[in-house]
Amino acid sequence: MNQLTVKNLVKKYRHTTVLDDISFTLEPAKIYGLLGRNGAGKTTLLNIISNRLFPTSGDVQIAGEDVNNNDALLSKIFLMSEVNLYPREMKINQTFDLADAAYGDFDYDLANRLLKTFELDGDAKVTNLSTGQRTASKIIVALAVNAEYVLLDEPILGLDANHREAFYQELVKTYQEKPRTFVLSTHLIEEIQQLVEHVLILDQHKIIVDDGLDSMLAKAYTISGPTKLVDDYVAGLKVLKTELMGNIKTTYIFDDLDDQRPIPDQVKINHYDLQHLFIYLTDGGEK
Ligand SMILES: Nc1ncnc2c1ncn2[C@@H]1O[C@H](COP(=O)(O)OP(=O)(O)OP(=O)(O)O)[C@@H](O)[C@H]1O
Repeated sequence: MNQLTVKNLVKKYRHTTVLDDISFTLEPAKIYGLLGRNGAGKTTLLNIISNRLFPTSGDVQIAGEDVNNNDALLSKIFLMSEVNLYPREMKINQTFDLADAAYGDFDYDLANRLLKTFELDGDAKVTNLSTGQRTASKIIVALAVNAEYVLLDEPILGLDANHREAFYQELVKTYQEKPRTFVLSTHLIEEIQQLVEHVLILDQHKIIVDDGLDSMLAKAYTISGPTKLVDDYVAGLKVLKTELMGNIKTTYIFDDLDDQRPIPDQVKINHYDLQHLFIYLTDGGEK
């Protein structure tokens, strides 16, 4: 398997720049979280990677070759999106056949098992499904399709908590059995924190974070205690947010701490989670 490289992508609609010189690499067999606020450009980016949309400039490459109009390379990339691309009369089972025809080697055993997991009838017409059921039917295709890069745009839209849990479990299971790359674009950050290995954050039309989850979270500290002591301790560190309660100050840091510096007794250091890190990095903090 080869890397997928996004190189200097720019997407403009008239005078609005939606993606501004985006570059990153997707490694084979890794689970990525693509995060960004509403309108950040996530869907646009995934549509360009899967050749559903053309960039204004820049390109997407696999093994150094442009995927644009290259059928062999495009057959390595699958996009599950909100848009319903199936004809009105199509049954769930027929969407499996379509994926098999386009990508080959569709995993019918997995798909049939997942129909039971998600309590769906394979003979049901896609247009007659509820929002959550339609999402589930698309998830089945995305997990059973034979593609090296599976891009999931809002894959949990309308799914109830039980089915979301089932999706996460099945994703991990199929990933362990047959490692390939998944990109999960979602707003349910708390729920995917356990799944993703690498995080891409799109903000203000640019990638502002491209990092392993563990290395990101290792830099996410809260430092709290008496204001003066906290101020002294965080001097020179990247502070994303500050909260004050009486004389007790809590700062949210995104930085490496200096191991050599003594920590005053009254100062407490803890970690915080991906969801809060995302919020503070993308406007909820003190830019
Ligand atoms: N065809 C279009 N013409 C003009 N502007 C567009 C078009 N498609 C998308 N945009 C704009 O591009 C920006 C990015 O949209 P996009 O759908 O990629 O965001 P997103 O990150 O997926 O958002 P969300 O989380 O809300 O789904 C938005 O400001 C949107 O209004």
